[in-house]
Amino acid sequence: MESKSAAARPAFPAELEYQSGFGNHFSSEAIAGALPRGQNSPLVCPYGLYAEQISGTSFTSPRKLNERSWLYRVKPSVTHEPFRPRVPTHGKLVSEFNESNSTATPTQLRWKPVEVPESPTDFIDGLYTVCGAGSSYLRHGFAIHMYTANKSMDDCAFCSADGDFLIVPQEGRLWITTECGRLQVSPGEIVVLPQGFRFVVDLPDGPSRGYVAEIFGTHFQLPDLGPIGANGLAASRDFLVPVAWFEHLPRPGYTIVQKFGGELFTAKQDFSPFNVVAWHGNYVPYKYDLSKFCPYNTVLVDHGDPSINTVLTAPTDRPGVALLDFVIFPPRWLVAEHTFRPPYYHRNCMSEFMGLIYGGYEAKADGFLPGGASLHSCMTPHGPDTKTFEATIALGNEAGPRRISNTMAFMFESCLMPRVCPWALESPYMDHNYYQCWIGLKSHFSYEPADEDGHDGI
Ligand SMILES: O=C(O)Cc1cc(O)ccc1O
Ligand SMILES: [Fe+2]
Repeated sequence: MESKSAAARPAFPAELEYQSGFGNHFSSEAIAGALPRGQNSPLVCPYGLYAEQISGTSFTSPRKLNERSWLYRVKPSVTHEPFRPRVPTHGKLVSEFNESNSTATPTQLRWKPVEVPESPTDFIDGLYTVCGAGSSYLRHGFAIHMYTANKSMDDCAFCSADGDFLIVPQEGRLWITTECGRLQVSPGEIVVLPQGFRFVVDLPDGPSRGYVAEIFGTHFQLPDLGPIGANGLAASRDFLVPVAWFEHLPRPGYTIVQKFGGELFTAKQDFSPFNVVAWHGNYVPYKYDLSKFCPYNTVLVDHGDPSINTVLTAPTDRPGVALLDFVIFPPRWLVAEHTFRPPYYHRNCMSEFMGLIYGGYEAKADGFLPGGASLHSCMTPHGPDTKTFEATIALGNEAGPRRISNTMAFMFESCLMPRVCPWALESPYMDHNYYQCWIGLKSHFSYEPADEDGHDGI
């Protein structure tokens, strides 16, 4: 809690306190007794606070899917001047993908890491959409954004009315203030900021880069574990949720920047939106440390499908078909016998966007770099590059158990076909020679045909 009249946000402490769990009904109060007992909307709330609900699902969603929280705040979030289109307009955020703003392409795409700009750029200005599908208006779809930034957000808070932000920082820590409290997120961790929550991103390390998956119309869940059993992959208790924290400061000229249908709107208010003294509910921001993931894998032969490494899944109405899966490729042992251990060559009815947080990726000897990205869309063939294939075959059956270390790649995988934004296609960071990484794959076919034309039989 902070009650001095300084205008700047107080620095984060070295270690923040969190609550743990996934999908719990949490509660937290920064002042003892601030949370109303026995009811959500008392006539007069403790300490004269206002009660405000934030609904992440329709009121009538089935109980097991229903997400909402109650916030008890100094002033309600409605206390602001009208929303106006942001000036200057942002221009590089898309939330409805169509012929006018994006391109469909089956080509394998890869981008080199984008450099962090020198000019002052905060998280909002540094955010740009790479690709996506569907529509935030129709509440079905996703957008994949990336960001490069070098300065903390000043006197403004951001919020997306379009969807949940799953942020994957790749370089630079993010200190995030939300209405539920504060989170410190380092590369190697992820954070989810659900639709509608206001937040500020501070950059304690300066230069910062990362990836964002925004999902429209649904929320992330933990995947079912099926025959794996009751434990494994991402454990509920490793998800961390903030504790209530508020500031009660005069903030003349404070701006709320709201992403709404892909466009940015601003509204002025004279107080901090981080004025929630107590809250309870199951609609909350949370973070997760990817090094806590408990990977499962083949222990005898063959290469398991990457779904075995699903951290979070955003479902569609069709069982087993994800609007967006967040899958990781963490350090682990490879032990399969007489098996081609890297990812297999394949074509997928789902579309795969990949990023690399640190180290190398097992399917690509070169060219796929930390902070870079690739997109293999629906039914686009892809797989290990020539160097990886040749090195794997050269190693032969005697490879023995091998630990792949210093690696953290991830995939956003969707059943929808992404369209790619023009600035991503025209980017100087686009790797136009990507296809070359497979061109050298030679035929190793060693069959002796029956006739000279290479035909067998009739
Ligand atoms: O394409 C990729 O590199 C991702 C991926 C990894 C894997 O181990 C199996 C299938 C797959 O799509
Ligand atoms: Fe793949």
